[in-house]
Amino acid sequence: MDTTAAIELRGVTKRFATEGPEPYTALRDLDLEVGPGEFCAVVGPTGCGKSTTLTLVAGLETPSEGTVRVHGKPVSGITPEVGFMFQTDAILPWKTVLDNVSAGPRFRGVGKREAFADARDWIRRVGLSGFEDRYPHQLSGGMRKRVALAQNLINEPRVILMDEPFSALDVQTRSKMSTELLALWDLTRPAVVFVTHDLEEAIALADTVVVLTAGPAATIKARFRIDLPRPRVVQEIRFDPRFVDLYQQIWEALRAEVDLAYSQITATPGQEDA
Ligand SMILES: Nc1ncnc2c1ncn2[C@@H]1O[C@H](COP(=O)(O)OP(=O)(O)OP(=O)(O)O)[C@@H](O)[C@H]1O
Repeated sequence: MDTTAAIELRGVTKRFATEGPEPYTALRDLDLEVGPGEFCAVVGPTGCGKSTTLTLVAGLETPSEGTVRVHGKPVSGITPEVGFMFQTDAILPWKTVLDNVSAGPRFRGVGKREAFADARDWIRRVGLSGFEDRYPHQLSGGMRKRVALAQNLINEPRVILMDEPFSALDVQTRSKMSTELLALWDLTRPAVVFVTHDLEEAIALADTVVVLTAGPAATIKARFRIDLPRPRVVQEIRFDPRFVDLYQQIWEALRAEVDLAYSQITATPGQEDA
């Protein structure tokens, strides 16, 4: 059995240049390991470095110190084995659903007929059969998210990075999409890193919830194993007594960081020592 971590960050520090003389240290000495097929949710106060962590795994940024590996290989630039889903849709407005979903295989040189057949399969799996010829502006927000999911999953990535992918959706559509995401994830079981502000969403989806400390120089505060049974229905799992128990434990760890981040944002200059 392959025991290599799907994602591994070791001693990662990320500094950004600023307009002043000192760089800004967003992350410091961060260690994170996500196993093959593991669904890991990352929570933390606003601005702590959740998205930065994803951009390092994606190869969009490089660490200032430390190493980032995907399946044992150091990350250097964007690789096709890593899929992304961010807050804003990455689907192309001038292409139909079928063209959007088949874009990945077409780009990799798969013939049109085969790519379209594969795309139709994924369009069916995400519940959009009959919408193949629609353009993105003719779809609802939830339907566009389904297109984005199919567009990712058709490439069978071994790692998917998600940065609040459903945050623009209304509450009902959001939890419905989350349940659908879990069913789709189960088909190919990629390793997932899912960044969210919403602790309920994190617990409902994940195998592991990682709590980051408040920035600057954020790092991992705690890691929790979510031992809720699968398959899960996101709309209902929050009523499970074990869910409530986990929520209380994790919130305990998160609350101190949220309070700290909030006090930093609201601190009046000059009153720090008062
Ligand atoms: N390219 C950059 N240049 C300079 N500073 C940056 C850059 N990217 C991020 N930062 C800073 O690093 C810190 C972490 O940002 P990041 O977006 O990773 O936080 P986050 O936890 O995802 O935030 P949120 O919860 O608000 O989405 C912030 O203070 C941000 O201003």
